[in-house]
Amino acid sequence: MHFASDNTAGVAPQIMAALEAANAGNVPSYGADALTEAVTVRLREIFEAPQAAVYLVATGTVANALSCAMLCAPWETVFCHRNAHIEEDECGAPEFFIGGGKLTLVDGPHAKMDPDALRRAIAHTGRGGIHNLQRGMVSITNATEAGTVYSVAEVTALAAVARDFGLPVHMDGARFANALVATGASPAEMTWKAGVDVLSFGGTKNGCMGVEAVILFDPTRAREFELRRKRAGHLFSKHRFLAAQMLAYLAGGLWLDLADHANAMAARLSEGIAALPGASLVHPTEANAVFAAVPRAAHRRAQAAGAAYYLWPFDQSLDGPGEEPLAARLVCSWATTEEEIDEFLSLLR
Ligand SMILES: Cc1ncc(COP(=O)(O)O)c(C=O)c1O
Ligand SMILES: C[C@@H](O)[C@H](N)C(=O)O
Repeated sequence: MHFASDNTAGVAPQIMAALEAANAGNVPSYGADALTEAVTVRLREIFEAPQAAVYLVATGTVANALSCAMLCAPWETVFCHRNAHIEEDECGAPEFFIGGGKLTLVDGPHAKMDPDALRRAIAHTGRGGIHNLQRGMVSITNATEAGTVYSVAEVTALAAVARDFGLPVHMDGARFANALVATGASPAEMTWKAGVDVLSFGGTKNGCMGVEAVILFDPTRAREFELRRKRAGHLFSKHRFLAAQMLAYLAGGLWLDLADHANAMAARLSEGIAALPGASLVHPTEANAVFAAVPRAAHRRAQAAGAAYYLWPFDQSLDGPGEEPLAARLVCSWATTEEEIDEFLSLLR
């Protein structure tokens, strides 16, 4: 029973097979290979964005950090939710790659920015002229760090606020596929048609070994991104192995099928937990993660049986005083099975 993170899941067999198939002979390095070109063609088709520039990197953090570095000057700030991954879990990488920029935290329920709160935060920034940090960009996570999902209308509303101030919009889409299948939107509707300028398109959490695509819907600054990626040490020499993963991931809608399965497992788990006496959902389950408060005795049974997951926030402990229910984050992946879910639920009951 593995619910600690979708990062703990293995590689989907189709992706592993693609890596093996790509491991033949010598091919041009550093992205000059045919597979890499094919990825760009395929992502342009999927996103209905024939001019988009596409760059592969190996981690979601660097996809986010380089995107922020390109859209935000060192004297500017990134507006994001206070629980955004770029704020809480990237060790200052965005600020580092920006060259000293800051993040301005915006509130909203269930890790989703509230448009009015965003507007207030942007309006408040930079009023003191030369003495103040300047307005830089907006970053939205979809699916969010709370397992919730922004609808197309919600993304559009946030992007409209950004546009009112002339700010570009980035989407942390480490779990973009999960958000897409949850909403039924098209890739284009969820991104550039809603006002998103740059997308970190995730593959790693959803079955790939390690690949993310940064998609610049306006290719004007593509060369700058190429230089930033190289200078950050993230231009893979054997780039074909990033491309092979991404191409297999996109083939025949595999990316959507893997996300749909993970979301379905989370829905099964969430419904089971919500029916437990003394248990309750902390956030709505809209993608592949369940955030729920569970009685401590149930946690003890599950953990004694070897279930792997984190209490949430991470720094809680079952050893502390009191007997009130404790919250946990339970993440499902492409590899989660119904049997795993049902075994876990039987332990909680
Ligand atoms: C929402 C979100 N964005 C970005 C990342 C960063 O990805 P990585 O751990 O590959 O750097 C993660 C990690 O799981 C994440 O949950
Ligand atoms: C760091 C941790 O949050 C990781 N990004 C995960 O979702 O598991």
